[in-house]
This record gives sequence, C-alpha cells and structure tokens, in this order.
Amino acid sequence: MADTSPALNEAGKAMIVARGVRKHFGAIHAVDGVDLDIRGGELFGLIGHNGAGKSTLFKMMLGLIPITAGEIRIDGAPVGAGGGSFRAVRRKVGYLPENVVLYDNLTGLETLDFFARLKGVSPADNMHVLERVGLVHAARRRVREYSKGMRQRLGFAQALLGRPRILFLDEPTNGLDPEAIRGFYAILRQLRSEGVTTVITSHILAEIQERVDRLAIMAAGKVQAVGTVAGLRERMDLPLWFDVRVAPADFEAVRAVLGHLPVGAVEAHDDHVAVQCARESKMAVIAALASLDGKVLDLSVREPSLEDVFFGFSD
Ligand SMILES: Nc1ncnc2c1ncn2[C@@H]1O[C@H](COP(=O)(O)OP(=O)(O)OP(=O)(O)O)[C@@H](O)[C@H]1O
Repeated sequence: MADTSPALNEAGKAMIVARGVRKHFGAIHAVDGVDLDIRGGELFGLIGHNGAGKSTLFKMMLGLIPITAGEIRIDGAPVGAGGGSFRAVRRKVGYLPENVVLYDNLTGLETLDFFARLKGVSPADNMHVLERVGLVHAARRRVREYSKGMRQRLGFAQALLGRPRILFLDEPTNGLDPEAIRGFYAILRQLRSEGVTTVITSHILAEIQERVDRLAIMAAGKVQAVGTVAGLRERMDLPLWFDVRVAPADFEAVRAVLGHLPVGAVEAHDDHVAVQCARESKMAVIAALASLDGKVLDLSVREPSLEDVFFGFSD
C-alpha cells in the first residue's frame, strides 16, 4: 500500500505500539486482540461504531485502566508496568476524554490553572493555549456561560497543557459547528508540522477521512483494517460511480454505448445518468462516453466513500 504518512519524526520510529492487547470486563471482550503501530508525527484516526472498543483502547494506552493481556508501548516505554520510564512518557501525553469534566464556577483561565497544577506544568503558557484554541476572549468568563463548542475547545486546551508530544483525542469535535471543526483541524495540522503524534476517534467518517494520515477501523474489539483512506478503498476494490450529465433525450444513447461494457447499475436521474462500474473498467467507460460526440455535457467520478469502506470491513 502507498505510504502517504507525513515526514516522520525521530526517523519514523513507532511511537505507539500495541501487541495482542485485550481488555475483558467479565464476559465482555471490549478489546479483543489489537495490534497497532502508530508512527511519530502521524495524525491517526480510530473509527468504529458505538461500543467498538475505541475508548477502552485509549484508556489502556494512557495507563488509566489495566490491560487484561498483551502489551502497549509508548515511545518505547511499556504502559502499566510501573517504574519511571512510563511516568516520564506520560508527561509528554495530552488527553481529551470523550466527556471532559469542567467546573462551571471557574473561568476558562482558572480551569487551565487548575489542570496545569494537576499535570504539574507551569501555568505561564495558559493564555497562549487559550489563544491557540480561540478562547482568549472568554478567558475570564465563567465556564457556566460557555456554549457546548466553547467547553469542547476548553477541554482541548487542557489536553494541550505542557506542550504534549502525543495527543489522544476522544471524539474531540463533538458539539463543534462546521467552522469550529475546520479551525480545530487547522490546529491539529499545525501540531503535526511540529512533530506531534495525534490519535483521534470519531464517528463522523466524512469529517475524518480527508484529514488523517492513516486510520484504523475497529469493530467488535478488533482492528479490522489499517491504512490510508486511498489504500483502504483500493483493498476493498469498491465500484466507482460516474455521473454523466446529458439531455434527457440522450439518456438512451448513453445506455446503448455502455451496453457492451461490464458496467453495474445504470440509473436515470432528472438531468444525468449515474453509472456504476468496476475500477478496471473506468477508462473503457470514459472512452465509450467520449464516442458520444458532444452529447455528454459534463462528467464527474464519485469514489466510494470511507463509509462504504468502513461498512465493508465491519459488517
Ligand atoms: N467499565 C466497563 N465495564 C463493563 N463494560 C464496559 C466498560 N467500559 C466499556 N465497556 C464495554 O466495552 C465495549 C466497548 O466500549 P467502548 O466505550 O470502548 O467503545 P467505543 O468504541 O469507545 O464506543 P463509543 O463510540 O460509544 O464511545 C462496550 O460493549 C462497553 O459496553
């Protein structure tokens, strides 16, 4: 598979490594044998249905809950093994939990002071962190008055305290409007250019698919597939759709010219014909349509969405 990951920091070494990781809650196998390699400097997505095991995997990576079996290493240090090496790594990690707990009576700035003390980092940077997430104007307002999106950004700000090298963000765009989501990913890109490794979970596939370097698809406690979006699409070999804009009078001409080709569904819409075809037939379909000599007014190709890929793997 083509590797389109960014410039890897520290010579592309694996920053987060999971081997045979399991978490059982009694009879529930929340995480059921996960192997994963996330590289330094990568923006990595973890997607899956509700209950797929994403949050549980995150919590194990952070050392917040014990691992039933297997091993996780972060920057070379085994998680949960005790000792100084993981504690040192833990200081380089920022975490935004799915439901971050904030105190309504504190202002945004006081909130960051509080989390900075908990984390044992200097509060000197706090205004700068608020600026980074676009909250500097609300620094002295009480969290009670914050909108859901502002709370989410404040949660993100606490994850950024102490300039982490590794970020775990669990559903970070929950409650953000489209503009705020764009702004949020702009910050992630900036952090990536600074070499920060980020792991992000999301249900919103359309949102994540254009923005991560690679992703893992989780279902039923297992990683079903890992790769770039393009690579996953290729492996699934899902059909493409052509949208062929022609005058309604020419619909039949389109059908006729495609008649001898191995195309799938051909659907007539108000102002275009949608044609499904296997990837290997793509050029033959284009050649056939070109032979229609000016009848085709416009042509666009729809690639299978990540949603198609996702459901293909996790069904
Ligand atoms: N503390 C717990 N005790 C018992 N079962 C748990 C516990 N935590 C998680 N589970 C179960 O483990 C499975 C995986 O849950 P997890 O929260 O990791 O999924 P998820 O992929 O993060 O889902 P979501 O997207 O809804 O947050 C679920 O069946 C869940 O009910």
